[in-house]
Amino acid sequence: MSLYFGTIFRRKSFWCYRYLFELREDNDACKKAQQTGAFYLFHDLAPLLQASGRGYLVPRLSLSELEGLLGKFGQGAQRIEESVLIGCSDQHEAWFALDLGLNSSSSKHASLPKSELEAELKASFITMRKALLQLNSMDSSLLFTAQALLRWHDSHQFCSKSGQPTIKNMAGSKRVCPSNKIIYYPQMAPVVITLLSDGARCLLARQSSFPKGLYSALAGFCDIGENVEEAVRREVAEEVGLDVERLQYSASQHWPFPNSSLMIACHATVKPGQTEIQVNLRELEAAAWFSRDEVVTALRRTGSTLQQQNEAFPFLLPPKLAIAHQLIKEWVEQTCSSLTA
Ligand SMILES: NC(=O)C1=CN([C@@H]2O[C@H](COP(=O)(O)OP(=O)(O)OC[C@H]3O[C@@H](n4cnc5c(N)ncnc54)[C@H](OP(=O)(O)O)[C@@H]3O)[C@@H](O)[C@H]2O)C=CC1
Ligand SMILES: [Mg+2]
Repeated sequence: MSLYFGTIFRRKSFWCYRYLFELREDNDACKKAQQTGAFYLFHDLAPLLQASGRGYLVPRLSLSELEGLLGKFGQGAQRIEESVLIGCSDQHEAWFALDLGLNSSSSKHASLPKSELEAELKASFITMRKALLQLNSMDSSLLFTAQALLRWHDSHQFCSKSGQPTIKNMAGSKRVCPSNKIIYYPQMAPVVITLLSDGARCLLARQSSFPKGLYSALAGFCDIGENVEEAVRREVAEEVGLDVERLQYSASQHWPFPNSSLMIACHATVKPGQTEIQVNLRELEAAAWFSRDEVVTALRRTGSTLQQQNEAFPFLLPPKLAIAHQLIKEWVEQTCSSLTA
């Protein structure tokens, strides 16, 4: 078993994209790639991680190590066919993810005992929410992708038209209904996330489900038929009763919670003189304008490890891996440069 120190995910090269395309299209090539590939393990959608100092390392198994592990638990190599392709290195080492703990009604394979697996692998299956505060951005991108794909396969085992079991291709990039040939592809829900500013302050909000004291940018699922601009205007109006004036796209992020979302992050401004917030209490617990100084203080306290809220620091910001954090940081930098310009 080998461990990676945060270098597994970076911008892919042209060759890497082409190689992944081939593996998705060609079941035989994908099966062959497993022989020299690396496998990331999950148990009921929780990734296998190994504690190291204050963080985590991500263990990977070779095909022979995985076969040996499955053998110890009385399972054959057939189980490996449930794995999904999640990426590759520039040297064409293909990376796969396999969940040994899912217990689907249609699965041919039983869930393996978590604690016994952990003892055998000398590592732990940690929930993604917990791991989020510890992982670096490279590892988290790969594990987010893996978890999203594994979850999608687990919940799309049957054709919604014929009711028949669907069949996964080797890479796991689609499932097909054998009776009517309908092809199902993994899906993401588009979500807009907006940092609203009145020039001097930014608007942050919290839901009752957030950790105590945590405030974030306004977010919401796009309605069917909407474009990004319409979704931003609607969400801002629905949640805080304000009109968006200017809108600027910033960046995007794949986010695994609650299922699989494509977060589309924007900066927006309100119309001058129209800053009175009307919180929609069916959606939010609270929303308020925060000054640059308040945000800068809160940003300084946002580490990659768990934050503690206390009286001196009345509010907390999302962790560094969340795109909300990047939006807030960008706003601070922009207001700083406009102050010094
Ligand atoms: N990465 C980041 O930085 C951040 C990510 N987020 C993510 O953004 C997502 C959206 O934010 P949120 O404010 O909750 O969204 P919304 O404001 O859209 O409110 C959520 C509600 O929308 C309804 N809804 C509509 N479409 C969907 C769908 N496709 N999936 C689930 N619910 C849907 C549900 O209502 P009902 O149950 O009544 O049907 C749900 O409770 C969250 O899941 C959160 O994880 C949020 C902030 C920061
Ligand atoms: Mg919302």
